[in-house]
Amino acid sequence: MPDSPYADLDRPPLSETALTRALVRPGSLWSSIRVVERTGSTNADLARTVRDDPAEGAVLVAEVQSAGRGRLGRTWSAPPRSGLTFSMLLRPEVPLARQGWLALLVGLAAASAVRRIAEIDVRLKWPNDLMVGERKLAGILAERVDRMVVIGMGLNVSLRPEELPVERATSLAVENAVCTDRDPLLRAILREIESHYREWTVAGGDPDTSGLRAAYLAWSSTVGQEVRVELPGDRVLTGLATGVDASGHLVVRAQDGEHTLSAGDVVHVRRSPETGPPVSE
Ligand SMILES: Nc1ncnc2c1ncn2[C@@H]1O[C@H](COP(=O)(O)OP(=O)(O)OP(=O)(O)O)[C@@H](O)[C@H]1O
Ligand SMILES: O=C(O)CCCC[C@@H]1SC[C@@H]2NC(=O)N[C@@H]21
Repeated sequence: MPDSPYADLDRPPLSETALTRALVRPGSLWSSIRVVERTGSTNADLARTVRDDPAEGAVLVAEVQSAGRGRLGRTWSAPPRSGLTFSMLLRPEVPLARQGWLALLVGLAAASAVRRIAEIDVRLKWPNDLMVGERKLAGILAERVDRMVVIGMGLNVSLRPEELPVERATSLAVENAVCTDRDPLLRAILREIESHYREWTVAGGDPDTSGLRAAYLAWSSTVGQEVRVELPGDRVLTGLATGVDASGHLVVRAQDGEHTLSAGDVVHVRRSPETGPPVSE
């Protein structure tokens, strides 16, 4: 379908100056916000800075990416200015064993910001997806570089149905959200991340004393469900997802006992049986 001549009116550019004024303050987590028109991957760009001048709280936003990265070597793609594609550089001073919660925390923050600003009821599919029903609205990619973590998020905002890159995707526009303005969405997401991040790091990364685990589970569409997990080497595990452990790993009770799965090991998680109705909560 040809681009609408009004497409740009739907998709105003993000203002680096306005975002910086709103979010970068003495004492705030966010130390800089850069908006670039085009790049390969914001995660790759921030990862490169770690070797020279790592600044915790640096945020890089791209209006379009030509080589957006997803989990396990997958790609992330969206038309220019149709979504939020950004990465953050963080250095959580919590034990390594608890750092798996960082990506979950970012998902939780984004879910609650999306519900507040766009009034869309999203759920969190472990490990890294914001879902509307069975469709993916946003994905999160956490990559460790030395002692820092680059966390990237792709959120589908104004994509029209014919622009969705995969069948299982959706966007705020497709879901008839009350707001598809990227500026208030990004501000709300970054503010929520900052507040959850402070609580979590002050608690030394403990998901319970920080309240993170309870909050995350309230948004989870995975825990409490029968799941079918695809593992590397065409292995499949089916069982009941019973929780998320102190490391952020998914706990699945299968016939042969309990398994704990890390995000890096899991190829896909699906509700099982995939076509069945949701289990009531
Ligand atoms: N704009 C986009 N919106 C949603 N998905 C996208 C987008 N661009 C690329 N993709 C990719 O499409 C795929 C979605 O397919 P699918 O739902 O089968 O994966 P998945 O099981 O959700 O995997 P994961 O749990 O890692 O996200 C993902 O690999 C995702 O990275
Ligand atoms: O669902 C996934 O597999 C994760 C997708 C993460 C995409 C975002 S877009 C901004 C940042 N830069 C990237 O190259 N990837 C992440």
